[in-house]
Amino acid sequence: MSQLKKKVSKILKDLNSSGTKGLAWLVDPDKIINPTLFKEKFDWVKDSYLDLIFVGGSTLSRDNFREVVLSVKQIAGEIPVVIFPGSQMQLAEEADAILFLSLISGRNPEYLIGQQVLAAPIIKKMKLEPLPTAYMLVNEGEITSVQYVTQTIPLPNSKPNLAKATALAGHYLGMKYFYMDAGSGAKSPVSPAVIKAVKSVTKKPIIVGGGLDSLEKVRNAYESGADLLVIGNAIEKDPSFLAKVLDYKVLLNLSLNVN
Ligand SMILES: CC(C)=CCC/C(C)=C/CC/C(C)=C/CC/C(C)=C/COP(=O)(O)OP(=O)(O)O
Ligand SMILES: O=P(O)(O)OC[C@@H](O)CO
Ligand SMILES: [Mg+2]
Repeated sequence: MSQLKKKVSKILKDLNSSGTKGLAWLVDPDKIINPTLFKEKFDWVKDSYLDLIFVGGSTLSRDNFREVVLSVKQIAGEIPVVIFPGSQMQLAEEADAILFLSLISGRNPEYLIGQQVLAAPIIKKMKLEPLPTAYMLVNEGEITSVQYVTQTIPLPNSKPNLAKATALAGHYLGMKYFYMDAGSGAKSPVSPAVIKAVKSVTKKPIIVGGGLDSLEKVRNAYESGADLLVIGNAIEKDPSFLAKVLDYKVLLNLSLNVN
């Protein structure tokens, strides 16, 4: 990592303590068919107010993970590149950090601790910054890729108390980041009630993603207490959405008087 680059833990801590709203763009390696075109299209990103770039997916059918991380690094400038792994196969030493996820909304030991044991020694060798993250799927009524791949039942949006108890358990286990995910491409994002319930049990940074495809949904998630939002699918569908959300985030931060 270059000296100019802030550690990702510091970026998340600063967002959380200052009340500044952050944005992460999720790049799905399965969707990068032409890396040259991708780099041309997103060359402007390095000069933007994007906070982080996540790379990962619930499946990896193209064996191009490292190649995509390298392409992303070329457009990232000083923006840190963070692995958002669907499995222990998604590792690359050129990334800056990794969300060290444990899927605490589920009861599948493979995603609670199995993948982590396999990945930990490699992460150490690669000198990636590990970010201990309580990962909670929150959705009802639709089956998303993550839900299917992990064979777990998500927390329901309609029962914030279940999300609250789950997050409290993560908090007592010492997890440092809380990521509520409705699942990629979800029709309904994580509800404000669930975000608020989780926020009531931890002061740690809160990450929210899944189905954020309009500025209204983005605003609701920020207003409910999310520190960092993650957007993937909506940018795949309409690349100009990234610039729109960034403009919105900058204005919001100005109005919150936190920058
Ligand atoms: C710590 C390490 C190495 C692994 C952790 C492994 C765990 C617990 C993973 C959590 C479960 C999981 C499969 C997460 C994947 C998250 C992700 C990047 C989802 C993006 O979803 P897409 O795969 O893009 O969905 P689409 O079908 O919409 O493309
Ligand atoms: O692709 P979208 O729906 O934006 O979701 C992003 C991420 O939170 C999914 O794991
Ligand atoms: Mg995807």
